[in-house]
Amino acid sequence: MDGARAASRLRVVLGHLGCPSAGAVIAHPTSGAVPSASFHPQFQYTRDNNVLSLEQRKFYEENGFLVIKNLVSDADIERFRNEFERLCRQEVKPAGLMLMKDVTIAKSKYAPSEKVITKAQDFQEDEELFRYCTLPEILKYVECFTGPNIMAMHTMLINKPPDSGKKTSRHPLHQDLHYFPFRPSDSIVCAWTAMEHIDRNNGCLVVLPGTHKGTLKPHDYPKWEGGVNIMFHGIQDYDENNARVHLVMEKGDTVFFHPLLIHGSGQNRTQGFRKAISCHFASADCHYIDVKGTSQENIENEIVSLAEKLYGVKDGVSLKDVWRFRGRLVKGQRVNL
Ligand SMILES: CCCCCCCCCCCCCCCCC(=O)SCCNC(=O)CCNC(=O)[C@H](O)C(C)(C)COP(=O)(O)OP(=O)(O)OC[C@H]1O[C@@H](n2cnc3c(N)ncnc32)[C@H](O)[C@@H]1OP(=O)(O)O
Ligand SMILES: Nc1ncnc2c1ncn2[C@@H]1O[C@H](COP(=O)(O)OP(=O)(O)OP(=O)(O)O)[C@@H](O)[C@H]1O
Ligand SMILES: O=C(O)CCC(=O)C(=O)O
Ligand SMILES: [Fe+2]
Ligand SMILES: [Mg+2]
Repeated sequence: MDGARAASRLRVVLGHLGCPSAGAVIAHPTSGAVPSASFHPQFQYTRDNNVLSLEQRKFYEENGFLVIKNLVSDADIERFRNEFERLCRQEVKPAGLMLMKDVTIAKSKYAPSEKVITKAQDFQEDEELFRYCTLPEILKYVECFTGPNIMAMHTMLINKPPDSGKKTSRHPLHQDLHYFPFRPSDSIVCAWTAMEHIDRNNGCLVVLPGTHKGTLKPHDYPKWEGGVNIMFHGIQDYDENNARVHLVMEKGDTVFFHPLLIHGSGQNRTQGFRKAISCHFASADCHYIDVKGTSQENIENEIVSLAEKLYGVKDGVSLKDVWRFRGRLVKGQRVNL
């Protein structure tokens, strides 16, 4: 192929990819149309800024997740751990906070403590824990996926308990987007930070690389003999042949992942409570969608009836209202969400 034909061929390919820099190729036909070092095929899942290396960007584009080692300091993690213990002992009761127990002990009457609570959810009104969602080192990376207007939409401190033998400490394989009535999905990212060494023994995250390129799958409760925790929906039919990667992480390591990435976590075979802190961020430019008539309708119904039960909210409340109420701006402008 001569230079002119090669350039024309590349234009066609780039045109198909919707790449705006295709024009640059036309402008420099004599350059032989060889992509320069700074030229990248259009990236879909990451934004142009100088935070991620080209290698890191390519990794996220291909795999749907990216681990940044040693991102959160030991001192901060110590503070999150202390505050979590205070919340479990109910020394403080921030508005909206939900404390979850494992299904195997949900109906028992243990005094709340960090050995009973498996998850503290919605800590947006707890100043000490919410610091996690405002850490500059976290937001610096989040911005690579969401752009500059950033909302913290969902917060959790997960305290995976030693498994009772019923395997209820597992989290079934799922896509977080199932829970979210906002789009586009490419402007949403989860940050998940290990608060200690986490591996297959204490139930690390398991991810199916590349599945962020697929669509949202229907979710429902898995049919597990030993029971399943409330709202732990899973994907019924995923590709059994897809590679599974166990993310072994050290204290402070943080994984950023796409809301369509299929992931879960295994059982905790140790006697310790495995801790991680996480936040789902979204671009404030995202918009809400109506999930009625979609596969997300089942979780909407569950969440809305819980909201009615817990907060006495009535008729006409939708999933969107629940999320609008819980979301917090952490950077830039609150545009839509
Ligand atoms: C405004 C409401 C908003 C709700 C938002 C929930 C949003 C979830 C979005 C998550 C998106 C993030 C990404 C994916 C993450 C996937 C998840 O992890 S979702 C799972 C987490 N879900 C929750 O934490 C749901 C919220 N939890 C709670 O509200 C409470 O933990 C609770 C379930 C209401 C229990 O609160 P408690 O004060 O202990 O209430 P009780 O009166 O003791 O129990 C009420 C009732 O619920 C049963 N139960 C309690 N725990 C469990 C459990 N782990 N599994 C199954 N069932 C449980 C308990 O037995 C009681 O049942 P009864 O029949 O009414 O007696
Ligand atoms: N038979 C299964 N059916 C559906 N999901 C499963 C099954 N086994 C494991 N999973 C899910 O796959 C993910 C990873 O599980 P993984 O196999 O790592 O953990 P595990 O089975 O608890 O322990 P192990 O390390 O011994 O395999 C979890 O989300 C878990 O819930
Ligand atoms: O087990 C964990 O820490 C992660 C669970 C998870 O994926 C979730 O809560 O959405
Ligand atoms: Fe998840
Ligand atoms: Mg297994």
